[in-house]
Amino acid sequence: MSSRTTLLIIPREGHTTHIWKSCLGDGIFNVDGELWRKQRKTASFEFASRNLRDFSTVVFREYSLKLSSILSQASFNNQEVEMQELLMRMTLDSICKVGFGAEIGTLAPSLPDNRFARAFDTANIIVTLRFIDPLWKMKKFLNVGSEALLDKSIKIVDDFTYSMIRKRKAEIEEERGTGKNNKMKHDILSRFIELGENPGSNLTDKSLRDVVLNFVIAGRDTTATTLSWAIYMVMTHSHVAEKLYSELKSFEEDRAKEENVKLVQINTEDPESFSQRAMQYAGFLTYDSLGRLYYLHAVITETLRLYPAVPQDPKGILEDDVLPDGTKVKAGGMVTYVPYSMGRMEYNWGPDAASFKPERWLKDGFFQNASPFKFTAFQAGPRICLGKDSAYLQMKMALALLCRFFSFSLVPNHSVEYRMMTTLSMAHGLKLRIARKS
Ligand code: HEM
Repeated sequence: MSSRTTLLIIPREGHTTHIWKSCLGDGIFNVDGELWRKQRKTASFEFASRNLRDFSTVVFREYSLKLSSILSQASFNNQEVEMQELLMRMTLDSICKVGFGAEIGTLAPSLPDNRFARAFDTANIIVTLRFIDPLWKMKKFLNVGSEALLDKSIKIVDDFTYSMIRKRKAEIEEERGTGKNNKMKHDILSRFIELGENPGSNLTDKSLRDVVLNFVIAGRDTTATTLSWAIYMVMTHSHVAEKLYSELKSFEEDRAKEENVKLVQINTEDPESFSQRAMQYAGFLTYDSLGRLYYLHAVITETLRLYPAVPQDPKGILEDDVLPDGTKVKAGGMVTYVPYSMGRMEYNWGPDAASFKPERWLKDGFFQNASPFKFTAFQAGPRICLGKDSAYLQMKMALALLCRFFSFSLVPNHSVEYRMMTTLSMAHGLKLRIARKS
């Protein structure tokens, strides 16, 4: 699994929909009208469900702990880590678990290669590059070069996805046969398979594939790149790092009191006690308790203001229209809103717009949200991101654990620059040294 340049957002209409079709099929990102409305309705209902939330909380906690143990090992061995790559592995593993119920196991100290993960990355990059490759249609027709590789990669992704669909369907059938229907599975695929059994739902294996892969694509890179930028922002703003650490430490004490447990004695030179304490801390991180970490919430939101994972989001124009400022737009053309610029405009955020200041989101210590039409990292209106709460849940879980137990410094001479593909990743990754905190 090599890259972190991948995708997201689909400018719908005409040739752009066509470009993404190979990857996204008729999934929620790539369709409009009735097809979109139906998927949006079902997916919103699922995302609001307590079952999915509880299942995701367990998954996010488990993978955050895995990452923490890799970092701990690296710090004891004095090894550098490429954090963005580790975060990409963590978010891919977790979204595959939440999406398909599958363990793909890419987040491990040996950085194992995984056929599905590699093919998924390759497909995303090639599809993204179609936007700047005028010859892609010809290559596709002749099945040569990047298009031949794309074909192969999509086949690997599809084989894996269809095998998961068959497996889940067989498991659901078997449980019914044995009358053990109470063991309901909470991954998104299983829920959609069950919904597909309602008369009139018309969910074929192909539509199940599209639904699930769209979620994997939507949630993976966006969350990993935001986490990378957030860690970078925290480590380069010492007052933020201190305030955050202090919030996370007080939280630990409060939670131990609430749970009526003694905190495990920690010795940062002893891997065993360090890991025991991290596990205890992870146990304190629940959906409800994470909701109390306002400063952490502000740190993530401020990161997204300056480094929105989807930096620009183009849209096709259906009909001639006039924008509120009088600009005329023509059917068949494109308009793009640019969260990267909107997040930095003094007009929107005041004279300190360029500064990283989580405090701007707090009032009397509580987090205050801004209108999505001002803070546009998640879009606004009917197509606003469906995974926002889930993304915050995962990001808060991971950052609470990492910023409580570690401090980070940049490997000397490593340069952090953005690469603007469909998502705003770090062009050379994020190479870090890790220190443990007591
Ligand atoms: C920091 C993390 C994330 C950011 C910044 C983000 C941002 C966005 C943006 C800008 C859109 C609008 C795309 C458009 O205009 O078509 C969107 C849509 C969407 N997002 Fe997210 N997203 C994030 C995480 C997630 C996660 C974790 C999931 C699910 C697991 C998710 C699921 C979706 C879905 C399903 C849509 C399509 C909604 C529709 O077209 O009706 N997102 N996201």
